[in-house]
Amino acid sequence: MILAGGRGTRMGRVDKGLQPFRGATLAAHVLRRLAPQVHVVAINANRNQEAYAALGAPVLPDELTGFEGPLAGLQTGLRHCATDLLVTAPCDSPFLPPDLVQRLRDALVTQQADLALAVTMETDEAGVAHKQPHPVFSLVRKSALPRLDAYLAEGGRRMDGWHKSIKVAEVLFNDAAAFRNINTLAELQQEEQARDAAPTLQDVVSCLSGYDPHAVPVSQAQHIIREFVQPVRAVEKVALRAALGRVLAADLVSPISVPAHDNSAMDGFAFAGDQLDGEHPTTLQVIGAVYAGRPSDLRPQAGECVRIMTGGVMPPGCDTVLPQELAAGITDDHVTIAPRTVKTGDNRRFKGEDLMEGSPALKAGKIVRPADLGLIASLGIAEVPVRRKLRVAFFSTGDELRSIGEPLAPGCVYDSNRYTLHGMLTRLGVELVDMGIVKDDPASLEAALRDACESADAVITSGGVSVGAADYTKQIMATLGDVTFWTIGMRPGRPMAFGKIHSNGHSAFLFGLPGNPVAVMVTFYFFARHALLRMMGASASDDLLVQARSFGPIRKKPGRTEYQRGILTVNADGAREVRITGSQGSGILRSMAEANCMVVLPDHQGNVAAGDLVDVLLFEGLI
Ligand SMILES: Nc1nc2c(c(=O)[nH]1)N[C@H]1C(S)=C(S)[C@@H](COP(=O)(O)OP(=O)(O)OC[C@H]3O[C@@H](n4cnc5c(N)ncnc54)[C@H](O)[C@@H]3O)O[C@H]1N2
Ligand code: MOO
Ligand SMILES: [Mg+2]
Repeated sequence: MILAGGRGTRMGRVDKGLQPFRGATLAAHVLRRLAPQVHVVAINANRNQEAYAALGAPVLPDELTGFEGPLAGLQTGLRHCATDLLVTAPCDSPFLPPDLVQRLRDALVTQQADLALAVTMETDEAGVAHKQPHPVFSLVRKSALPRLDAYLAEGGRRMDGWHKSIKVAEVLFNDAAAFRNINTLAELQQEEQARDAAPTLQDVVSCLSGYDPHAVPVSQAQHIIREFVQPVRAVEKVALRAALGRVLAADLVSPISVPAHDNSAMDGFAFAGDQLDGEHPTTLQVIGAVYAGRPSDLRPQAGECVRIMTGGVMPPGCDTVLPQELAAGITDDHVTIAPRTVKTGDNRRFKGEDLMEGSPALKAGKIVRPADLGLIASLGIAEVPVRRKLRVAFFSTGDELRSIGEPLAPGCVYDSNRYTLHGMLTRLGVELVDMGIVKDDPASLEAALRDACESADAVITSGGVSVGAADYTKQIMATLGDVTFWTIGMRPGRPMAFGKIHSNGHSAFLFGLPGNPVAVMVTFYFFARHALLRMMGASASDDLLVQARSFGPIRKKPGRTEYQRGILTVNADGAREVRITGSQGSGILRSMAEANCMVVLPDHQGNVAAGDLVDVLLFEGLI
């Protein structure tokens, strides 16, 4: 049941659910997200009931009159509910999770609870994380109705008050943004404008001279994709360790200097360097010892020094450290330094030499790597703002495809593309929506594309983008949005669809990759990967090509980019050498599995002779 019975106080008393949003109303968006998850949807509304009924769902007004709040709506819902379980969602939450009901139900059943509700982790302004319950997103057993009736009869109106009288299971959802509700008209406008600001494909290609979709150079296709896709905006705070692989959503400014004081880089003796003599030994009196992490008030004067440990704070006046093994002589209370053993300033680490207070330690857009975790920890920061995870839906198309476990009928092949895509997407760190195999039939393709579009930020398909008689994918894609079909000047991976599709007020970027298994991987690595990284909010980075000598000759036609699968080794002389892995057919996945790199032969390049230098992109590090 969609809860639309409120007064809409924060929206100026308008009927929230009926506010226009992305080509429909807010309630219509909620309905579209909820309907596939349940048997039947009803709407709880106390005004404008006809307008709600037009959405095609029964409308139930509160039993209690006088806008008594969400519990009154729940009571009505449970009274009319023909199933054992009732789920509720508010009418102003158009982004609710597509697996809301499934996950609530799993928890309700396993914990034998009366009610399961969604919670997310959120961070307050002071940076402290807390659990945020979303009680209006809950799944309740019909059997809890008598207890709700009793609570309301006693005058109770609060969700949390009622929850005390029943068994509640909490379900943690990672995507806090999915529970976002639109409270004010200004927020509503913002959401709409953000969408309107996006360029069309026509906008992007009109800036290019000589653009021809039937002959697109690789660099041009990469450019168009980069200009067209947009990063997700939602941000969430995660605990430091959980930030690994995520994209920083804001610059991290160092709240402290690291190190916080000048300190010693060596175990030895600290003193003022101006006492050193280039000709004669210097003997200093040792007035005490300084240990790392233990403050001292020692202040050596002329002729004095302190024994100091690595990391120990340099006492005032000291700027030089003699490592103890370099001392010319050490007695109980004196150290002698031979001429020219150390210079002034040696072995001193400066305050802030790693990071200075107030300076950005890490930039927004950085993908957090192990060193960054350590760096952030060194600043004492426990939580990190990151972009929300990108959701990517993917499926394979083709009547000839069979899934593992099915018998292989004559003329059929097992679907391998979904597995390579699963691997690449998992390593990229996105949320996956694996939609299986879809037949080459227009109705199934349309349903799958719409479903994918409604549940993800990006959709990746494989197959059906060439010119075959059963390649309906293209026709359907074209009807669902702003999609272009390219013949790219490359091998493998010539045909590819790219654009943005829309369905029921949702939109998603679309990558229609060619069906051949090697072409899928190559187009993913050289087009989809960059685009998805940009959508994740990551700063652009170039592919790091290295040069290697080609072991043998390679045949290559100028005028297109060729990606040959190679094995890069270091030969006996220590030089990098690359060999091509046998047949380079774009259906031969073995050539990818054997390879550890791709030899990238650019457009202008002709045949390669044995011993020529070629560019190589290593798979390791690519994802
Ligand atoms: N007349 C022309 N024919 C073809 C052209 C062309 O320019 N003119 N381009 C060729 C190139 S290059 C490619 S790549 C393919 C692309 O074809 P589609 O994207 O339409 O893909 P399909 O026809 O559906 O499949 C191609 C091939 O790959 C196998 N396949 C597909 N999906 C999977 C999967 N998930 N797992 C394993 N194997 C898969 C499929 O069985 C076909 O053998 O078009 C050329 N033809
Ligand atoms: O994309 Mo195709 O051969 O170039 O596989
Ligand atoms: Mg085809």
